[in-house]
Amino acid sequence: MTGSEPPVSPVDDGVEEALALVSAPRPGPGPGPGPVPGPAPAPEPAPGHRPRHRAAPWHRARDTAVAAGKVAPRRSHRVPLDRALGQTLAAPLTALTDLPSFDTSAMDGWVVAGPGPWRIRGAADGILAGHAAPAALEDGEAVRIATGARIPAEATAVIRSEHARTDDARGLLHAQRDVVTGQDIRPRGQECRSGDQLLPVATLVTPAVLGLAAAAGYDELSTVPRPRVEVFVLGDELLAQGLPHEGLIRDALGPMLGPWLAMLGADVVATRRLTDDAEVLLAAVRESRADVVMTTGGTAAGPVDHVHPVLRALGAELLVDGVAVRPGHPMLLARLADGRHLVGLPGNPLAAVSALLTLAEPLLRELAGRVGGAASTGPYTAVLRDEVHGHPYDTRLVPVVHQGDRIVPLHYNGPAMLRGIAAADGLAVVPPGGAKGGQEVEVLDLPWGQLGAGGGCFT
Ligand SMILES: Nc1nc2c(c(=O)[nH]1)N[C@H]1C(S)=C(S)[C@@H](COP(=O)(O)OP(=O)(O)OC[C@H]3O[C@@H](n4cnc5c(N)ncnc54)[C@H](O)[C@@H]3O)O[C@H]1N2
Ligand code: MOO
Repeated sequence: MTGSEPPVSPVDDGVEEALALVSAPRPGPGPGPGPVPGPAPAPEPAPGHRPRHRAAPWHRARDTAVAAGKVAPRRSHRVPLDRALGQTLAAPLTALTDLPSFDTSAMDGWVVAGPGPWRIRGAADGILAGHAAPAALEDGEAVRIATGARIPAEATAVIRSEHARTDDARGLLHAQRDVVTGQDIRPRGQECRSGDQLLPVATLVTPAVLGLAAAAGYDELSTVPRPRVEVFVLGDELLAQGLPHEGLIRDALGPMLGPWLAMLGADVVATRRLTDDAEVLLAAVRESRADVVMTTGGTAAGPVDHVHPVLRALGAELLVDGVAVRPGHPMLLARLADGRHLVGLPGNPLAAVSALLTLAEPLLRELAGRVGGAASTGPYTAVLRDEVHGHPYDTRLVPVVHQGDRIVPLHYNGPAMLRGIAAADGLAVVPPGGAKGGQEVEVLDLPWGQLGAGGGCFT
């Protein structure tokens, strides 16, 4: 974006602004963005180009990625609570204690035994939280008590300070409301008994889970670590900084993929730009210690598209070799001989996003063990505000923004464009043949819903 362009934001009224900004096709040479519904024309196979007979339907490709993650060896480790955030539970969280672990006062006030009025016993502070068991009460006695303090034996109720009156001359306590047996006493085990299952395996460790684990007696958790991903950005035409010049363009994927992968639950060990050289790529993949190697570019059939030859040289098994989806159809997923995985993203930036969400997201979710837990979310359906034309045979993934109870398809959704997705909060899954306005379609959420609120990413 140049300094003269206003930012495109989907928040508040920014949706309309975003749509207005992107609705007018820009005149000029080359394939303009066109109106949103424009179906991507099926690319003409170049002479000598290997036809992608094996292109998998989009849903099947995702299922294959899930299956690949399921059969991969599952790692687990024990980590202190302060290192467990964003990982998933490798075992159910079982209470190590009763909660509360003793009968507790729920209020500041007086603990009493039997019917009132009561004789006031003890010091002015009474029973405080964090102290050993207090002496038992006798029938007709009252003692001052703090919230969280232990209830003495034989007590029958707690009276809040604001509901009690003291007669200091006689040393008596009077209740100003009816007193019900057991009131404002949290009995031991009210929340759970030792041994109760608090959370199932595969639950995402959130800040709330850390709090619960601590309350239930844990110092460490048994978790599935975040899968390690190493990204290799291929392309001699890529610049790391400055303005495009002399046929060189900025690398849009390097800066994008690391943070996006982190939001998908990965531990990104490195993002490295590699020259377009098969030997360099071969060595880099071989030497990587990551669970998932991700490449960008080089998936098609050009003279420097080295991903397929390198996979062959490594004896890798191609699990997905092309997907019937636009953009992104040359995406691939391979299992390396040692069981690690490689996800090949096409170089066109929106095609890379399509592959990230089609293949990498389900694979990483499985590798992270985040399956079946409460926080596991998949695609859901939403109603399109406008018609989106479809590809005749392939699924389309189209950037959308939620507006009320509708999703609005955004323009600038061509394979080489990031302008639509940067203003989006989801990707609509448009079936072959397209979808009409008012039609329900699947939606893949983009993981930055919470970013503006300062959260969202467990790194
Ligand atoms: N003969 C054929 N050619 C192409 C086909 C095809 O089926 N037959 N498919 C086209 C489609 S669709 C896509 S998508 C691309 C995929 O190409 P590659 O994965 O081999 O990627 P590259 O050729 O390296 O790059 C494509 C395009 O993207 C730009 N690029 C690459 N990396 C980046 C980056 N990090 N940041 C920004 N832009 C990047 C690159 O300069 C090219 O313009 O293949 C089509 N060709
Ligand atoms: O249609 Mo490609 O897959 O440009 O993205």
